[in-house]
Amino acid sequence: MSQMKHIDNTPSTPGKFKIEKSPYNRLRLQFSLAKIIFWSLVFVGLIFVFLYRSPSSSSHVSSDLFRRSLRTSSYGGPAWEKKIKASAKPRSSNGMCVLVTGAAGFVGTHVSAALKRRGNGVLGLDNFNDYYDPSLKRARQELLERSGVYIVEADINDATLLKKLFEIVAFTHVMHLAAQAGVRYAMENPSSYVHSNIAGLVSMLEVCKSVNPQPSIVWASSSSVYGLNTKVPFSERDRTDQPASLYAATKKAGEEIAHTYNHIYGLSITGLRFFTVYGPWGRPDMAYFFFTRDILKGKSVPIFEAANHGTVARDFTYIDDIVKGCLGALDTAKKSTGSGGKKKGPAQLRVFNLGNTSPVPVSDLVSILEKLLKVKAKRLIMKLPRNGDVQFTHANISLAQKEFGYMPTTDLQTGLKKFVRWYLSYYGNGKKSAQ
Ligand SMILES: O=C(O)[C@H]1O[C@H](OP(=O)(O)OP(=O)(O)OC[C@H]2O[C@@H](n3ccc(=O)[nH]c3=O)[C@H](O)[C@@H]2O)[C@H](O)[C@@H](O)[C@H]1O
Repeated sequence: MSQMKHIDNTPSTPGKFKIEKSPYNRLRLQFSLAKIIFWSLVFVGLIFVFLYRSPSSSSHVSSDLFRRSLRTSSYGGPAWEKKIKASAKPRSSNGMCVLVTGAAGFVGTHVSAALKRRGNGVLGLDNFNDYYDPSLKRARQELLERSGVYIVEADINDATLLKKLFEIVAFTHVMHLAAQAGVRYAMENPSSYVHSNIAGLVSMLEVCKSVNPQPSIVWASSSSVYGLNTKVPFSERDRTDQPASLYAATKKAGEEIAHTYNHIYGLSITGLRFFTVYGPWGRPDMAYFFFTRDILKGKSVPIFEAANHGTVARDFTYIDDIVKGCLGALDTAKKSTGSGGKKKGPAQLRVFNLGNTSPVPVSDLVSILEKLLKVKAKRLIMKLPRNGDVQFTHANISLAQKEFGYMPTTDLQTGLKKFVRWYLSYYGNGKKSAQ
């Protein structure tokens, strides 16, 4: 009988209920309705939660990111702000106050230390990525900390954090050195170049254009923008529309982006085309660095050669000369002319080669290292791979010389001697070795 009742209560047509007017059935109907309302509310609630956290709601995302970033142990809070202010305070009241991005990088460390030494306020910014051994970046950070430079650990794409830094300190200058470096790695990880060299640059310029007062910007472009140019020495007026690698293409794009921000917002921007910078505390992904490691380990050293035994050469430039060039560019940078995102008048837009004006074949670089290390290299002559490398670079530096007296003074032999001395003291005589 009860079974029969059950069958009777099921709807004969889907979507239709046989409604009987007993109090028990009314109670059951009310109970079902309450359940439907309850679950509908839960469902709507879940949709709200999802929408609130969805990336399409950008303002929520950025404020959420900011809250999250400030919650990390490395930044946020009054003690953190105090460290920033102390690091960024110039020794004299009219001194420069510089935000150095990529401060734990090779050039960034040297430039930050030099600025601090002469009394400028300096704050570093670095994301400490693992493109190469991050412990070397940490060691550079310790070095800077000892000289009073604090490095905020964050990515240049974190616009909320950048804005916060400008709220805490009115930087007069930005030395923008954070970038994805390396010519050959661009084939392995192309998106990292777009992330740092294009999106990161735009993120930084967006903040710089909207703060008041706007800072003057000096940033690292690259000799690689000359690409397949064959006219030597490379002059700033030469064509730069034939990049040979994605790295070069992103640096060239950076120069065009700089033009746009200068044109629309009145930002004062100076691009520096660095030519194969080397020296103590250098980058382990660069040839002079890993050649040293491999010669010491007895591993073979691949030396690239162009077609028909053509020489591959670089205008290797010592770090101290590059630092002088960076400081010269900062010292001669004029003020930006805009405010609050609006241009008030034309602003300075410059680009300079910072090279050594004396290209050296890669095989000669190996010979110098052999002598300094007192170890014979196992040379492996290889065809220049088609992975972005160009056959030679050679800087014409007359523009930088005229504008701020740039004059490199260190030849490759002298510079490598200093590098090898540092390498051996840092890694020990082959006991600890570079990765
Ligand atoms: O001026 C720049 O704008 C760039 O300089 C640097 O690039 P490059 O000049 O290519 O330096 P680097 O890799 O040290 O190769 C040096 C030489 O060794 C040759 N080379 C290289 C590797 C190898 O296995 N064998 C070899 O012969 C190679 O063919 C080359 O001739 C920076 O890395 C880059 O980030 C950017 O800043």
